Amino acid sequence: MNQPLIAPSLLAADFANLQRDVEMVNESEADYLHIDIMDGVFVPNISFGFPVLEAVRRYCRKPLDVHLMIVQPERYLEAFAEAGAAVIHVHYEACTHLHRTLTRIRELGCRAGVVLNPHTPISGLEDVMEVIDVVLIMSVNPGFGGQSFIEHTYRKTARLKNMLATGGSSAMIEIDGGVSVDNAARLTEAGADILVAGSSVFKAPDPAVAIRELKEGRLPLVA
Ligand SMILES: O=C(CO)[C@H](O)[C@H](O)COP(=O)(O)O
Ligand SMILES: [Fe+2]
Repeated sequence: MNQPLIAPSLLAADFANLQRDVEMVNESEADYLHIDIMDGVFVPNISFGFPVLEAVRRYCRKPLDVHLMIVQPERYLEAFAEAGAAVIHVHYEACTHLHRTLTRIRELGCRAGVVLNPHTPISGLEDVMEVIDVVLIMSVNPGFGGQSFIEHTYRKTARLKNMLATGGSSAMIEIDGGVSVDNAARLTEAGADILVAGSSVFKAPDPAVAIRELKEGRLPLVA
């Protein structure tokens, strides 16, 4: 089994110590820094916007994996590319012209990610596969960190892996929400390539160790 790439989610960082937490990510075995942008319309929460993203970018040496939980994300693609996003994820549910939006993300020099809410079937991606670099499966309902992992994600991941292989797509599979050492190994086994982890990293006694354990798929100790 390949080791997954790990994307700690800034949403769970200490916002009064952002530079310290970004430095921790720099020094760790993390592969990306995941950035959650919430607009209070697409999701019932507001996170942060460009000033914070630009400040983080100044210190962060990992590629930025930007998750847009906003309506009409096509209006802001240039701005997020300019702000340093390596990957831009747009929600399937927020895009009227998904093919056009994903194509535009690639034209801007970023990797194109599409996000599926827990209720959204994978079948809607069949006709846009050729313009997708990453499919991000939400394993919680988007809008908040620290929620419980939804169990159907294992089956959904395995089905998506199969659909991508059948369609000849090399898109990666990313999982976001409630990821911890309790489910990391099983998600990787099901076909996940990238794991986003907020609370299980930043609330851990040693976040860098938590990142390593997610990567290694260490099974939780049974009490
Ligand atoms: O997109 C998100 C929420 O909408 C976050 O990336 C996700 O919730 C990560 O936080 P945690 O690991 O604490 O669940
Ligand atoms: Fe996210």
